[in-house]
Amino acid sequence: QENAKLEVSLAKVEAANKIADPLELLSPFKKFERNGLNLRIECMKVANMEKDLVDWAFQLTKANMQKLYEESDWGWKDKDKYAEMTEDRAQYLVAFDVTTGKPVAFTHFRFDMELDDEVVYCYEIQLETECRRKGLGKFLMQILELLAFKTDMTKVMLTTFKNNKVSQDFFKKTMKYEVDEISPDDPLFDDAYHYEILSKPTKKSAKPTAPDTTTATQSQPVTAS
Ligand SMILES: CC(=O)SCCNC(=O)CCNC(=O)[C@H](O)C(C)(C)COP(=O)(O)OP(=O)(O)OC[C@H]1O[C@@H](n2cnc3c(N)ncnc32)[C@H](O)[C@@H]1OP(=O)(O)O
Repeated sequence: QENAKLEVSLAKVEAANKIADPLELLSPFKKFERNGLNLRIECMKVANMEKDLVDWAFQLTKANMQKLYEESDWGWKDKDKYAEMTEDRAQYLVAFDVTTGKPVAFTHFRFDMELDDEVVYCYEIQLETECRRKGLGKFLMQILELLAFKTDMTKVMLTTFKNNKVSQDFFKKTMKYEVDEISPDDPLFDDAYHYEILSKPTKKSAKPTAPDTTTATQSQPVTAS
């Protein structure tokens, strides 16, 4: 029985990875026009990304995250992070400024197995400073949640540092993510682990709000599910 369930889960991940452009499932989410931003959102597998674009994503991640990595026991290594960001299964949602054509934000995600569960794993969400606090991070995470729903994944997962206050507030308070059951924990030492694994289950019972161009472009964030 367990094997049969695993086969089903693996088949779902494989099917999701075969979708050429997952954002085609959510066409109205290809633009973000709010709070002074006029952006086009594209979904790309890393193999189809120009090297300049991958390098931009890496440099933005480095600028935003290196200090936090160095404060943890993971440390920061350019080579390791670049390798992670360019692994075969890596897919990206990238937001481009419509006027300048420049990328301003991205999320690196994958359809993958996490233990026995089929999940959307959000490896990174990174915004240029000038695009923050305008609802864009929330919008990109809502796209991931809708993709998880559309492809029948069980949840969206991510790893974040406990001392990244911005991401703690963003994911836990705003996006309502909770500490996942597989997050490492030591009851004797609060700070034994410098990171935690958060997740949000896909609501199978509730259909996500029908995306339409009106809700996707107004100043109110779109409800994901
Ligand atoms: C899995 C990972 O990638 S973990 C690492 C996450 N990434 C980073 O830390 C990189 C640097 N930070 C960023 O790129 C961005 O700040 C993000 C992705 C964390 C948030 O994206 P934003 O577009 O700025 O968030 P958004 O505008 O959607 O904010 C929604 C709400 O989240 C909360 N929030 C967002 N940023 C902050 C902040 N700096 N401080 C406190 N609360 C915040 C607020 O409640 C906010 O609503 P409000 O602006 O109406 O008060």
